[in-house]
Amino acid sequence: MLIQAKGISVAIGGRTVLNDENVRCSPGNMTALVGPSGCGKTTLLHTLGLLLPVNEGQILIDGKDVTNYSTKARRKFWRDHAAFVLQDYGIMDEESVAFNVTMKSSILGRRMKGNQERLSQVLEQTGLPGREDELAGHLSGGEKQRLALARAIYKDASVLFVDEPTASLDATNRGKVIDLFADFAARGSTVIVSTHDSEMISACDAKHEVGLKNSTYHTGMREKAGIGGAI
Ligand SMILES: Nc1ncnc2c1ncn2[C@@H]1O[C@H](COP(=O)(O)OP(=O)(O)OP(=O)(O)O)[C@@H](O)[C@H]1O
Repeated sequence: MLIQAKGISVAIGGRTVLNDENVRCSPGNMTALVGPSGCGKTTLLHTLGLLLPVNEGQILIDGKDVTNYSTKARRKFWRDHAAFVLQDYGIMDEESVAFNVTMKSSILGRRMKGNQERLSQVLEQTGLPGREDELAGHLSGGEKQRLALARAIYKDASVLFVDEPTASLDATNRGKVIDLFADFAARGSTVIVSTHDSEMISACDAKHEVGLKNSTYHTGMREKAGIGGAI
């Protein structure tokens, strides 16, 4: 899905956080939202994910203006097309790792209704192999972050909204997570990442400097032949 912001302004608590922001996040690409602390990366990510309203401008999905989508329509977008890995991770501490990934319960030891094979695969990919039955509340901060990534990957959504995905990870897991997102984009999803991590940024196809005009560039290790400069 193509996700675009056109001339959006967002004010929070009476203060303008985003002003006339323009960005285009294409399917099959991983787009980094970058800039100094407080420039509005998280705010832009939330706005593109229809979690926050805009004061001016438009949000478009595949060219359709969704700026004034009803709550019901936004919920449908989140349920059917989007996955989020946000800063609070959204982990349910009282539930198992398996439930947090698949959102399907196991009843008194019966087999899970979710896809077991896929569950094992994503836990392996996110460095949590064999941890299905553990209580999520017992995981460390970095493990919870990887659990949130596992959930997003399990869902196989068309659009992935990710806030600082490598913040609590060690070098090995960081490399793994970056590769996972790159694979996700390579399979055709739209991946939008707010990040300060230079390794993550250089793995992205496009980089958007939040708060600066005309500042989306194709970039990085995955740069495709023939694409370069501002878009
Ligand atoms: N709920 C809120 N209430 C008040 N101000 C807010 C709120 N959310 C964000 N802001 C303000 O909006 C500005 C941008 O915040 P945002 O979190 O989008 O920045 P960021 O670029 O993601 O920062 P960082 O890199 O530090 O995570 C900040 O000055 C912040 O204080």
